[in-house]
Amino acid sequence: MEQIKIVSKEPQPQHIVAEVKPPAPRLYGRQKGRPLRQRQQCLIDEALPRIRFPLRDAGSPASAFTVQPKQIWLEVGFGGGEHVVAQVAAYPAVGYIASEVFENGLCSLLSRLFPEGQEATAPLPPTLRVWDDDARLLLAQLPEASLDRLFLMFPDPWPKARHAKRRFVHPGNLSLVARVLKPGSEWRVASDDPTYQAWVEEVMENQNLFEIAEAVTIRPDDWPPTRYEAKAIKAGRQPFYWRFIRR
Ligand SMILES: C[S@@+](CC[C@H](N)C(=O)[O-])C[C@H]1O[C@@H](n2cnc3c(N)ncnc32)[C@H](O)[C@@H]1O
Repeated sequence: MEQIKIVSKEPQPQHIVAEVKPPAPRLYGRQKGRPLRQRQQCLIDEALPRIRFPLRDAGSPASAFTVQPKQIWLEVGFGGGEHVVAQVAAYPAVGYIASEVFENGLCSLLSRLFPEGQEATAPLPPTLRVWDDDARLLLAQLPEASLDRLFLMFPDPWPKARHAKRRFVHPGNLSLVARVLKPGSEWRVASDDPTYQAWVEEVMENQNLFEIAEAVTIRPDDWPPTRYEAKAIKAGRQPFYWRFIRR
């Protein structure tokens, strides 16, 4: 198996081990938005460290959960967290790793998990852990064939051609994703951006790690809605939904 080497000069978040370096280029935009309110800051300071997926468990991801999961799923860029919360509620036997780099997105998910009036020290959901960093750093650390499903819901489209290398669905990222997915497992991708849609089609038609199992314009019933999807539909854009199966 080819070794994945990710190197950049960016400073290291403290919970990343020294030999894991953030990849270049960055796939994401801003990490911080409007200043946090007191409650949000409390969630970041007190709840996030408790629910954070510990990098020490990357080699054996099932150990990160308080119950032994039957499967492990990972979501890249959960935004407001509505898809995470719906999936975790619907599939209690699945260990779910939810990743997001944007602080306001993290706060949004944490606020759903620890609503106002509930202490940030309240018991954790046993099957949910949060990776608050670039999902690719974790993907590079997980064992081969350790995930049963991956979600990429409405990724940042980076529509300008000169930014194409920042798109998550990219020939350069496919082996990173394929390595951690079990044969026969599913990678779900949704996008409302016409440039990204055409790009996904092109990238996925020109690879042999995944089979294109489904490409539809009506969201399948077991795909919970997301905030970006709602915005896209309201703005008159037509989302596409793909299921790719790891060969
Ligand atoms: C357009 S938003 C979509 C959010 C959500 N999935 C939805 O459908 O509402 C894309 C999100 O992906 C996050 N993101 C982008 N690259 C990422 C990465 N490499 N690792 C983790 N999160 C990432 C961004 O911060 C952003 O919140």
